[in-house]
Amino acid sequence: MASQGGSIEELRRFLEEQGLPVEASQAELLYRYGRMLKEAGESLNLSAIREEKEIWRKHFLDSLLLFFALDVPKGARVVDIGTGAGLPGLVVKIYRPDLSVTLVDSKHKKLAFVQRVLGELGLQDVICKVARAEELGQKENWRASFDLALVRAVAELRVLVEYGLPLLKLGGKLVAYKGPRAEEEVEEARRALSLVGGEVEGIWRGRLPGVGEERKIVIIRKTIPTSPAWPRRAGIPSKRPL
Ligand SMILES: C[S@@+](CC[C@H](N)C(=O)[O-])C[C@H]1O[C@@H](n2cnc3c(N)ncnc32)[C@H](O)[C@@H]1O
Repeated sequence: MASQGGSIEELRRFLEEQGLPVEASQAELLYRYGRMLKEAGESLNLSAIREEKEIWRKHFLDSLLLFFALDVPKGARVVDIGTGAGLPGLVVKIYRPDLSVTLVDSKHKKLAFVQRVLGELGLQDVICKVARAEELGQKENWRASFDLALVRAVAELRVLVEYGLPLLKLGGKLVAYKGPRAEEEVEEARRALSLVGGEVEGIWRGRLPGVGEERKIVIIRKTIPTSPAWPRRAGIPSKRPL
């Protein structure tokens, strides 16, 4: 299945060179997902990155930086908040099929695309939920039910603390994909962390090969059970950050 943009084998080699070896079947799933992202990007404006190899580097590799930043336990329950077109959660699921992955986004259109990808790739055990993180965070059956909450390009860290920590089990981790301002965002999030109940466990730093762009991943551990006060009503956390 060669194309102008590359081949499955090339994608597999690319990931292997970055220290992320995958089976041929996983490379094929990622390859097909990349093609769908490229096609949908053109018609649905899902992402500004339109070249296939750019998608591999800036979306797939970027999503998989998680595995350099953290040891993810087998079978962990993972929620991707504001997944958009499935990033990083769907890439993470293809790379680590043992994980139980839930993709959340407030926009129906985005998750309709993700559902179509799941159908075409035959991935049946991924849960998609159209909702705002704030609504789910107040629901009994969603609160305190995940080991990891992933967030990429959704909001500033102090807002993400209020979105993510309520959904985590005690000891669970919020993993925020960030850029150069990560340290400042951590400082700005101090109040939110003390109110909602989390501690910064570390900041992983690296660069995307080829493009050299700096990437940082902030890892926050939930340290106390979340008070019923959090999260506040939908829209409030971003309008009036803690
Ligand atoms: C810029 S996109 C990023 C999508 C994806 N995470 C990525 O890295 O490409 C932000 C997404 O977050 C979603 N979003 C923003 N706030 C949200 C909230 N409070 N609850 C659920 N989804 C939210 C938006 O609908 C949008 O699809």
